[in-house]
Amino acid sequence: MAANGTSSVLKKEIPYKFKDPSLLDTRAFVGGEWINSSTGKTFPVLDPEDDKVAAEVTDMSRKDVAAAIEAAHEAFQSYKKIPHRTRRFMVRAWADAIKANREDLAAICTLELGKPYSESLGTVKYGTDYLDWFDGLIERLGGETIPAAKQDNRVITIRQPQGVVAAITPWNSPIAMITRKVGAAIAAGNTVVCKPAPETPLCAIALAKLFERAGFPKGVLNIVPCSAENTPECGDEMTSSKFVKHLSFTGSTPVGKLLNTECAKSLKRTSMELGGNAPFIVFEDADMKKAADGLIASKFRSSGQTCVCANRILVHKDVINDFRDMVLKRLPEVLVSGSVWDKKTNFGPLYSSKGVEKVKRHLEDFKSKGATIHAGWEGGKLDSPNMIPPTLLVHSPEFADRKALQVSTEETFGPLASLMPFTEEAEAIKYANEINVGLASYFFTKDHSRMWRVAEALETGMVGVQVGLVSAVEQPFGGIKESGMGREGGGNCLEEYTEIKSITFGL
Ligand SMILES: NC(=O)c1ccc[n+]([C@@H]2O[C@H](COP(=O)([O-])OP(=O)(O)OC[C@H]3O[C@@H](n4cnc5c(N)ncnc54)[C@H](O)[C@@H]3O)[C@@H](O)[C@H]2O)c1
Ligand SMILES: O=C[C@H](O)CS(=O)(=O)O
Repeated sequence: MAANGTSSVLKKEIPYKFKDPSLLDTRAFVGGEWINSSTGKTFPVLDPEDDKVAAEVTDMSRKDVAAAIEAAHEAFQSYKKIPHRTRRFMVRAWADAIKANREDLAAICTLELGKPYSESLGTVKYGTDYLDWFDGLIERLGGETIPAAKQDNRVITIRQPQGVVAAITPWNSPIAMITRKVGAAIAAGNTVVCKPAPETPLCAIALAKLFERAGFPKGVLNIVPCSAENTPECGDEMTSSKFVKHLSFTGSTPVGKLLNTECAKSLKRTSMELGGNAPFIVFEDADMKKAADGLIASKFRSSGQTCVCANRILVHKDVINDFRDMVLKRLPEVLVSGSVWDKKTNFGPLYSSKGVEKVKRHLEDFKSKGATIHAGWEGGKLDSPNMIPPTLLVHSPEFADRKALQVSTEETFGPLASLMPFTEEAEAIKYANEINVGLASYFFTKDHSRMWRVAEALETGMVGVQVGLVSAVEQPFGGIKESGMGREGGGNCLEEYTEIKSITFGL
């Protein structure tokens, strides 16, 4: 490691000086040891700002993943016996270590995800909020006493950890998605093997470095980065291993379905946080500024790359032009583009050219069906590889063929908002619900009866009424329909990673 705040791991210059360059590592963490893949292979991690190679990370094979699962299984035998309070102090120590290194972690997130540095600091905070939340829950993870029907029986329940949890995480939130699921599983007394997304393994590795300093026994957390090519094999090892008792996955619906099917063969528990396609409805009585700010927060956060981003945007036809004008006014007031390392920047590039291709396809689809561009990208050459500006399109107040649009069945996952008109409340709800996914939804109205009516009618796991952000550690996060099963965060989130055991005493 160089002493000047740079790291020998980095393959390119970045305008950030690490306080602790050892957090940037490219090795796997297995059984408490830092190791390279048994094949010696590596895979590149790109900087989305210029598509240059930022680091070469060890590419774990199926055999390596099997060894990590065994290490986690062995560690579980003693970790499960550690008292709740001791576990709690270790989770606390991990959270404190992350907080103490928040700037370096944010820099790693910016490097591999292209998220502006100021936003990455926010994501580190959001990630540690989960650990703070679990810290408060661990010691309450008890059972109950149950009045028995038989006079001489007494019945209680206890909650026990499940064993090895396999965690598979996506690129779009490389810190919080790890603390949210790995943190919950470990807080509940399980051991974990985590496979981060190939695009963003460096955050996971840095989190493991800090985990190591928190005093957990060896093997409680294992990180197995692997390339996209190796991913199906490594995933198969996780779903077929007899030691893995629970697979916790965040990612796309097709991959979630595949993993769930494989887990069903040995009846493993699964937690599935999958894709969404959030409806965002602006009623005719809405406060235009509040609704415009809600849209900008929901649609353009992380450059449109979150599973809860607004995607199908419906605006009452009588106010569609007013709403468009308010969004056009607020966009430059709220979003600042520029170098992702500039502290003023809060809007950055997409994670890769794959994301750009999808946004372009949706843009062309909107245009071909009559939408007009009012701000942003027209589909031509971009100034830098993955930097699509915030883009706003509007359909005419007469537009009626919503179902033909690609956005009606597929997440855009990028900074592209197209406003579609509607006339009746029932029509908006019908369109919002006629889809196979149901993660988040949003609407804006000042009418209190409508707030209850529409919130109850929308078929999603989370609803934002007069707000564009619904993610917070204290509330259950998750979807219905093909957006998944299970909830992360909220008051009962640790229970997902435990088994209930009933114990009957005869007197
Ligand atoms: N509901 C949520 O909480 C949530 C959060 C973030 C992202 N997402 C969804 O994730 C998607 C974006 O992420 P993505 O494109 O990386 O999704 P993805 O499903 O392709 O990848 C997610 C993870 O699964 C791994 N993976 C892919 N194929 C696999 C296989 N055959 N076996 C095992 N692992 C496999 C990837 O390497 C990655 O680690 C979006 O659809 C988004 O909505 C959902
Ligand atoms: O992409 C999905 C993330 O879970 C969204 S959030 O950052 O938790 O809101």
